[in-house]
Amino acid sequence: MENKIYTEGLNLYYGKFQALKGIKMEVKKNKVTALIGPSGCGKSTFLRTLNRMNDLIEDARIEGKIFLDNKNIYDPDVDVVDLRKRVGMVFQKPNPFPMSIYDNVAYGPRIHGDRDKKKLDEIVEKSLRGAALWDEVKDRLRDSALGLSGGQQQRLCIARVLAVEPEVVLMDEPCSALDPISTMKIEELIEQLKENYTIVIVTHNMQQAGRISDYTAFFLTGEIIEFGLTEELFYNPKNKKTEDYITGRFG
Ligand SMILES: Nc1ncnc2c1ncn2[C@@H]1O[C@H](COP(=O)(O)OP(=O)(O)OP(=O)(O)O)[C@@H](O)[C@H]1O
Repeated sequence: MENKIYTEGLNLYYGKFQALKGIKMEVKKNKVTALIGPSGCGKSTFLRTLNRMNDLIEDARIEGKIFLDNKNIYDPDVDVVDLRKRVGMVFQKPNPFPMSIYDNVAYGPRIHGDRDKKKLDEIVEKSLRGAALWDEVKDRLRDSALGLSGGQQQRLCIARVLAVEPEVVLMDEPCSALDPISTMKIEELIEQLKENYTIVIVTHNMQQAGRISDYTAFFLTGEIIEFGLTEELFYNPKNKKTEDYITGRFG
């Protein structure tokens, strides 16, 4: 199985505080990898290193390497805008722009230079279909995105990411603000998306990790305690701390 991403000796500091310690991790192509662990263990921090979102945090400093298709994304010659196009991100709370549904999806392609109306129409439809939202919004593309339900807004945010044709989609607790039905729709969508994309998802919900992921990494105080096939990690954990966490003894 091909590695899409792997990391070597990754450390991250916020000022003097070390939030990630020697992370060694593989992300397999066209699979879903879940990051689990108690609050504050570094899941989101690690996720953000994968498209250099931590660059935006003033006192964050990183050591080590992250390879995307065998190229270190922290090399000085890497174009961060291009990297974030290849590695898209969906956040915890749906954050559509205060503009129409259509313009939300067309936003990324327009920024990257697509101006042709017909081409944009095609991208918008394809992305909304890809995010399983097209049928619900096709008759109101010009309406404000803010009028959609929370679950629809989150699928719109996924469509917005898909519109720039990423290779990897990072998701930081994408269902935590959603009701169970909207959550189920996003989970089904993730299942479909992995045919074309590599997905890394932070989740607080271990049942969710069990349902949707192929691989799981268990984080504790900035370190990866265990990484492996989700089934093995859940049913046959090798580390006592993993077992304690998944059986609910702490966290
Ligand atoms: N910008 C920052 N400056 C300083 N410390 C930070 C910053 N962001 C996160 N931290 C700290 O780094 C540690 C890891 O945080 P992170 O958000 O990655 O954890 P997490 O596992 O995603 O937690 P949660 O599930 O609660 O979101 C925490 O102790 C957090 O307080």
